Amino acid sequence: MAKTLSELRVLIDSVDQELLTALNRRAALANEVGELKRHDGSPVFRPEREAQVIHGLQSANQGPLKDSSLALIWREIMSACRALEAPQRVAYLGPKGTYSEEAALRFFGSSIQHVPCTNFDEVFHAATSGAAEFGVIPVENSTEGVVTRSLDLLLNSPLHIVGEISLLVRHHLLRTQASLEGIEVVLAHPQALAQCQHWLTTHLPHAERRAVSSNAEGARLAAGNPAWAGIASERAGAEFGLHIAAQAIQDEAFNRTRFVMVCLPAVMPAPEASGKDCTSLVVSVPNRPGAVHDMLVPLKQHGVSMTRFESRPARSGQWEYFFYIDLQGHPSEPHVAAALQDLRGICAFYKVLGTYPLAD
Ligand SMILES: C=C(O[C@@H]1C=C(C(=O)O)C=C[C@H]1O)C(=O)O
Repeated sequence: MAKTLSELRVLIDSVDQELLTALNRRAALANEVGELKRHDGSPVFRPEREAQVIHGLQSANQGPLKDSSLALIWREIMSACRALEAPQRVAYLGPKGTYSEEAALRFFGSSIQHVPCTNFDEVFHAATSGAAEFGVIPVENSTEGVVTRSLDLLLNSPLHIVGEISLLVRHHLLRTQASLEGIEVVLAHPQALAQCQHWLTTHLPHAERRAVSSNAEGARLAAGNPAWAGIASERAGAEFGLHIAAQAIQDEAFNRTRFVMVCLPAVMPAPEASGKDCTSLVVSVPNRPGAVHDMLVPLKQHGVSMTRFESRPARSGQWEYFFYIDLQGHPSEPHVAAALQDLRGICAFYKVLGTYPLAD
């Protein structure tokens, strides 16, 4: 005979007690790991180990919980366990409610110390000076392409990339009332204005588009003026008590932004191989015919696949470029190491930006 609601709730309560005991056993073990790490000075955060934990559970998962739910649940469990060792201080483009903050929470879990910054330069500065241990910066968007300032900052920074995450970015038009009437100014980060330009031209052709330091900052300002609207996330709207005047106004439905996590190598060395890794480099070659082709030959020869290739002006005035390359694999794999060695030999400039587990 089927169980009654109260019988089912009694069973759920007893499973929760088992979970509580198991979670606290796990937390106590993580605490012991923390003791060991403090002793030998090794880093608290090991993203490759966390990736392995999640992949291991997903391959053992028989349902009904979805693999994506497991990843979210264990991200939080590991974040809370890590916070017992030492909570990570994470810098990102603030204020509260930005997509950068969401990327930080998705990557590190919510047991972190927030270090909100006013621009990307400040994020780099915070992570370099020690005000934060990690920085989170957007590097590319599926509608607008590269975030140029982030790439330029990575070039000369002592920080290296230790992780990545990709977020589905849905922009909403937020204001003090739920209608489009009487909007004179739309405030947002230039990237968001660009990602919504078709919608803005169609629906608010006469509104001024005003660039501000972040989308959440635009939402904050819109809360103080009924003729202003911001373009930001639902979370930013909730943060500043705004209504959604128009939902999902980004021109591409599947608008995604990829964020990377950066830190000083002294805070955390390059993650070890997780089995699904990415290595990011920036290189330049002499400005002569065939140079770019030659640069790609070692990758082909050693069977390394390239997942990203971007160029940025070298600012020499000579039409020279830096190339930002993402490769699949980890330098501890012999074919990747061989390709990198050959590549290094033919490049005028060569810098590994980081090697890290691929986002799911
Ligand atoms: C417990 C550890 O430290 C951190 C927490 C982890 C966890 O809770 O599973 C995993 C890796 C580290 O980021 C560890 O290194 O094993």
